[in-house]
Amino acid sequence: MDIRLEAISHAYGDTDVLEDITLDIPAGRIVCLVGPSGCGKSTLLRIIGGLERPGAGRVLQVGAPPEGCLNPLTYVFQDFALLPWRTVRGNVSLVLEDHGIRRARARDIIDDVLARTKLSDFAGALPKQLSGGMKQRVAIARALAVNPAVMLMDEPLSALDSQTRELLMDDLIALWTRQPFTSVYVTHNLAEAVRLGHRIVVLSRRPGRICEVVEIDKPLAERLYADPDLDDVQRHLWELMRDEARAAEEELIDV
Ligand SMILES: Nc1ncnc2c1ncn2[C@@H]1O[C@H](COP(=O)(O)OP(=O)(O)OP(=O)(O)O)[C@@H](O)[C@H]1O
Repeated sequence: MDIRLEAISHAYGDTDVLEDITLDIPAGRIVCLVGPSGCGKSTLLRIIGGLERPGAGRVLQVGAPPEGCLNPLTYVFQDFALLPWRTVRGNVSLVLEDHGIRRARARDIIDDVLARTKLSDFAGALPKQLSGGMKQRVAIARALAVNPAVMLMDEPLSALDSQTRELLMDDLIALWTRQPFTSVYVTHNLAEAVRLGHRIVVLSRRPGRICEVVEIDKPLAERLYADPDLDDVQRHLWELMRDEARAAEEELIDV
């Protein structure tokens, strides 16, 4: 299933937040949204996920969701959002229980997503026993358990230290390479965008408009740490964003 955004605009009261966003999110691709603070990235993600109705324009779901899909759109948040009293298995199981899936069928799905996120040995652990990176892997496993058409990821690595972020990027690349998933991935971090994004959408400062859509053809599995090709793309992205980011920052200081 692809997602198509057609001329999305949105305002909160008198504040215009998004302006005329038209964008395709093709199945099996990771589309990163980058842009200065407050430019409307999370708002756009909420609009795609149906948590907010856009003031203008529409979000189209094109084609059928994948077989066995329980939720076409599912979120992965920065703060993991795990239930502390449930084990790793219990946290993943929750989303299946919501759909009445129990016993053997649930066990098969949970075993599969824990294996894919390299958590099989930690199925019985509680969140408080896990590092930040592992907690986020649980959140990703939980998202994968509903076999979503699109994972909406809102700065999923930004609560983690830089080494853990690198490790988790490697994990996401391995996960996607084994079985491609579709994601809209919001990040502030341009290094993350060039490692993970097939398509990087650069938004202007508020109201967020599309400045440029940058495609990166290099396969994810070949994108290595400190890759000079990626550095060039990252530099280009920063050149696009620098003035907007400075203006946005000065605007925030004025508030
Ligand atoms: N529910 C709301 N009501 C009113 N204003 C809101 C609401 N949600 C967001 N905003 C405002 O809309 C603008 C865009 O917010 P949003 O969180 O989408 O931006 P962002 O690009 O994700 O920001 P950041 O990069 O800082 O996380 C901001 O000025 C924010 O204060």
